[in-house]
Amino acid sequence: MITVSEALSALFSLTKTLPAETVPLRAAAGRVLAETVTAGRDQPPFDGSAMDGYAVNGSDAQPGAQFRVTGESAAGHRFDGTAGPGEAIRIFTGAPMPKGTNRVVIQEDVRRDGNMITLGDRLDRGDNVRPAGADFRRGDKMQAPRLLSPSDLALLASMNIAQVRVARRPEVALIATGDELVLPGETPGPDQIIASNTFALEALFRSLGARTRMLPIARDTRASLRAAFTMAQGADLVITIGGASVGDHDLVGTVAEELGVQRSFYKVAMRPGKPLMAGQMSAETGSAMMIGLPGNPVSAIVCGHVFVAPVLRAMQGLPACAAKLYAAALSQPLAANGPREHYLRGRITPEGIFAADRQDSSLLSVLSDADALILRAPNAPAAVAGETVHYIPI
Ligand SMILES: Nc1nc2c(c(=O)[nH]1)N[C@H]1C(S)=C(S)[C@@H](COP(=O)(O)OP(=O)(O)OC[C@H]3O[C@@H](n4cnc5c(N)ncnc54)[C@H](O)[C@@H]3O)O[C@H]1N2
Ligand code: MOO
Repeated sequence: MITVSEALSALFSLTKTLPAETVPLRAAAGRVLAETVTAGRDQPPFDGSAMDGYAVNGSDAQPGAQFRVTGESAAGHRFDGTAGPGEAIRIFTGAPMPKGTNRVVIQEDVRRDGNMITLGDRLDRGDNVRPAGADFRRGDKMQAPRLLSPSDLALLASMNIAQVRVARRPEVALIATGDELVLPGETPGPDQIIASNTFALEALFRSLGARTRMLPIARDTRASLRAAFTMAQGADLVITIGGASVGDHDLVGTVAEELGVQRSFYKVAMRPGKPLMAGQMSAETGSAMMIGLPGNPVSAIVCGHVFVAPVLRAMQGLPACAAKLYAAALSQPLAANGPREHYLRGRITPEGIFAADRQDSSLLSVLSDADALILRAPNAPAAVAGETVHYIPI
């Protein structure tokens, strides 16, 4: 069995970066910027007021000083003249600073009487001016690759970028396998259960920028699995779920090989997720990358986070690296770990992080309650409360 990090390296060496496409800015959230963007303007483009008040020459702004108001500068409508000595310009937030002024006295600090203003006794010290280019300057860059956040979209909009080059969305085909499975809404037979983990995986992959195709459930026969692989053609990544272990009806590996899949690895020293497999489909069946996830619902979903998510990021041009780890102190002790790297379902609280009591890989109720996968290295000794552990948020 290989380690989790060996499995990830093997997956990354099967991963092909997808080409770029142009999308309107509004469609770019959650996509990966493929080409560096350069600002064509300064923001703000002028020295502007940060407050509503009166623009004056700062050296004249003494407590009790008086000014005559000779004009107005509003956002979108600058005052074209110049403020002379003893003159103030009424100004509003976002408006360009008039010539002859470099400070805004907020209106709360001013008494106005007709066209005259008198400054109060205690003036706030700031100049309340946002200098031109304070946010960014013409020529500043947003570097690719970068996963575009909602805030990034606002920054790009402010740079006057209407469309961006992003990596094409990975196309992922999902194949659930097993005679025991029916879809939610159907009536299961006495020996049947409802296919569940594909719904989590599909949602996870979509949140990572993928397009998904949920194929009909493949039955535990060679013919049905072959038909499913055929339907997956055109996808960049084919994900099978179940049928990965050593039972007589676990046919995924066999059929994949019959179809010419070049196996990269099978079995990883982790819990849950041991019977993970991966390979490369043949040119005749579409050349997609294939990842075979274990069927146990929690195993499949944990492998989605630990392996498929980093692959989808790398396909879109982000650095090929494992899921980001965070650190937290344990609020409850942990038992010693066995020989496989363990991804314990846990919860983060203000008092620290703790692992759920029940860790069987069939328990979706426990996974649904969890917001973290706590990592335990192979053979890690028991850990006491207060010790720091690493986790992947889920
Ligand atoms: N003798 C051994 N038996 C098993 C081993 C082993 O090493 N030796 N490994 C165990 C581990 S670990 C896992 S994980 C499972 C994985 O087995 P498969 O990938 O072959 O999965 P299945 O047998 O098809 O299903 C396992 C379990 O999960 C349910 N399942 C499957 N697909 C779905 C789905 N889409 N939605 C909901 N539930 C699903 C299925 O009904 C089974 O209960 O093997 C162990 N056995
Ligand atoms: O690896 Mo299995 O995924 O332990 O349940």
